Amino acid sequence: MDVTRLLEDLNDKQREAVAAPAQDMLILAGAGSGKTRVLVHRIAWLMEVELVAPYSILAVTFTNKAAREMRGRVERLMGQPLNSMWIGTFHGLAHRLLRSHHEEAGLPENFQILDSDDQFRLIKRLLKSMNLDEKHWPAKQIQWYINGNKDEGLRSRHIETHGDHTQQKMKEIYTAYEQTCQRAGLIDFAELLLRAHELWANNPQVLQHYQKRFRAVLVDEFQDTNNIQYAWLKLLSCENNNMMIVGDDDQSIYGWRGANVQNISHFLRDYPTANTIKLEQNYRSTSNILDAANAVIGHNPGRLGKKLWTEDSEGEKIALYAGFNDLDEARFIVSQIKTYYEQGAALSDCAILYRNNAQSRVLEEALLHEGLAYRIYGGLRFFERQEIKDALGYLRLISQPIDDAAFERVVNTPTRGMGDKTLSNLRVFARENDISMWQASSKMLAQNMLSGRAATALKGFVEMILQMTQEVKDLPLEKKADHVIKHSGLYAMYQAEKGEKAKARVENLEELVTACKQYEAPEEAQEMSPLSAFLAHASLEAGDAQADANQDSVQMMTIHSAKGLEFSFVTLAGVEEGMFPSQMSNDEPGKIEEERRLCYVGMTRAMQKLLITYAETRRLYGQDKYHTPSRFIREIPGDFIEEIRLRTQIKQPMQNRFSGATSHAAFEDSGFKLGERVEHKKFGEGTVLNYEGSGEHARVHVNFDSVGTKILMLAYAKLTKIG
Ligand SMILES: Nc1ncnc2c1ncn2[C@@H]1O[C@H](COP(=O)(O)OP(=O)(O)OP(=O)(O)O)[C@@H](O)[C@H]1O
Ligand SMILES: [Mg+2]
Repeated sequence: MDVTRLLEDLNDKQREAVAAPAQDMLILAGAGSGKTRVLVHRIAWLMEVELVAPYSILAVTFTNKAAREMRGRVERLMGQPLNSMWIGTFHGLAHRLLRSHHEEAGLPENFQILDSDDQFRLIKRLLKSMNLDEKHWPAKQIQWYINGNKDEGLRSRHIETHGDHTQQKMKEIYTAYEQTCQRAGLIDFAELLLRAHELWANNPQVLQHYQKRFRAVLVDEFQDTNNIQYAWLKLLSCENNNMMIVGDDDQSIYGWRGANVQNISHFLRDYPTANTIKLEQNYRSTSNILDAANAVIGHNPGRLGKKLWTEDSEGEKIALYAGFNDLDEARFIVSQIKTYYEQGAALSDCAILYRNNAQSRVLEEALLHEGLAYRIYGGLRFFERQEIKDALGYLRLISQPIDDAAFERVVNTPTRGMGDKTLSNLRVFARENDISMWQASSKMLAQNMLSGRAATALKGFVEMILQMTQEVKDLPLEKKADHVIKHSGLYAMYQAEKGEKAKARVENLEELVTACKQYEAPEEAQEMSPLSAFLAHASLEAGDAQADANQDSVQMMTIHSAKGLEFSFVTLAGVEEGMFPSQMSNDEPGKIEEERRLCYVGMTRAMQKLLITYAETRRLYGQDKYHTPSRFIREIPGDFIEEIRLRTQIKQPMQNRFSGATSHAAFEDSGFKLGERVEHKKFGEGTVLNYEGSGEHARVHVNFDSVGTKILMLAYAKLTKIG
């Protein structure tokens, strides 16, 4: 047996972890020390040396992207596909479990997942039906309250209100929410985890099956698990299996979503014989970058404490740039990326990281101006678009008529003359009788409880759904989608609408049919009907699918989503007080520390070059804001930093937004102004951002609502003004 390849390119400590005998282990180590690499090699080692079947391995990580990468790396090491190995996110794995054991979990077979937006809408409607004023009971806050409790494993019945009126009311809303979801066969993201925990906690025979099955349980990014996730893992462990927990307390950045870094200490308490292995050599960054990041994180109190060193050279100093404003900042960042690119780097070696998604727009414009391709992770996603959600709503209703969220979404889309009053009557009736809106419709119709017009409209809808259900029963998935889109009136509705946006919507609906056609259910979804599998896929993996994933492009994302990744050249943009650390972090204890860890995560993504920028003024949400440089910049010792000051040279043309500070004659001849709304035959409506060239070579940059920014030849683009 040749296992050397599994131990190659590992240092002594890493090898110790990879080749350890069966035992519980904690790998606690700083950024870039090879934790994820160790985890991947350990999986391969277990299969090859300990002869653990792929079927008996469970590996958990934080994002779908990371899970896919991990599977790919293990499969490459082993030289074969390993379908029966369970690798996924907590949510993905919980979903898989609940599908297999829906009965024990108290769920209907075709239960559907509510994404955060669906959840928010459902709460809003619920508040309305309970006659609660949103001014006093904001839906966002209720959503946080419900999810926060679920993350702690608390159902409404567990909550003590101690006679407090507000608490009592919140609890009531939570109870009503639970009932609504249960009635409609819906589960939100937090519920996935809670249910999966309850499934095991309340069904010993199911738990035992998985305890026996999984001999090895491995968890990456453990510092960001929340209490319910840890409790779930703990249920699984027994004499038959071992845990390998991998994490870095300094990279815990999801406290705001209930993650509990204390879980690392809890693990040591709960597994007293666990072997702790610390990795101290960083293989990712130059020593300037690493030392600077260490200096920043050194300002946090109460750390578990880790050393981190590198053999790498000092490298370049960290570049610091003070932008005159956000436009200047963006232009500087892009000029640096361009230079790096011209020196031979790939665009995908460059990442721009920011604290808020809202920062991306100005950066995008600057990239477009230079004609550099980019890709944003976590932008508006295909499955989250209005028309797609409409179509999915019909499919969900066919799959499971009691799905109230789907019912509400489509009952009056396209309009069928159903008034608010009728809907609100339906809601109340459903709630009072503890039935779904679908069932309420039949009952109210049967008992003639609705007035003439409303009754006709509702009857038409119910009959249509019943008929569609019959008609698509034996059709393949893509035909089902096509049928539903056409027969529901959605297609006709968007076709009849004027404007490019509507056209893009029609195209998206067609794209949905294509997506159904191309969809291959993963191995774990084989037991489900293709329709259920597809609907779950649309809710769980909405974020990751993007068409041009392979094009070389600058990588843009929030620092949160950069977790675990690395790039040669990283820019941290908008490093100002009030932005990063964020304004809100001043109010709550422990928040500044979490922001500092986020800064550490951001800095340690960089391998070769790190650029930190801030803007003296920034326009956000339509207002100019003045900011001072972030405290995190001051926490980097001066030796590691080189300040760049050349903004006087570029200040001038940047002064006016969309102003046309230089001569725009050729452009204005064309009749368009910067910032103007236009329409394009294929791409729909958008805003003119920039232009270049003149005469027949003139090109225009338009940010389209549906497809994002495109550069078009003005002569061929056939743009029309709107508005
Ligand atoms: N022994 C080694 N020799 C050479 N390169 C290594 C070694 N160990 C890890 N690396 C490389 O160092 C980089 C960082 O490794 P990895 O991503 O596994 O670190 P990590 O500890 O998981 O980081 P993070 O905390 O950011 O998730 C990767 O490019 C990896 O391939
Ligand atoms: Mg990692």
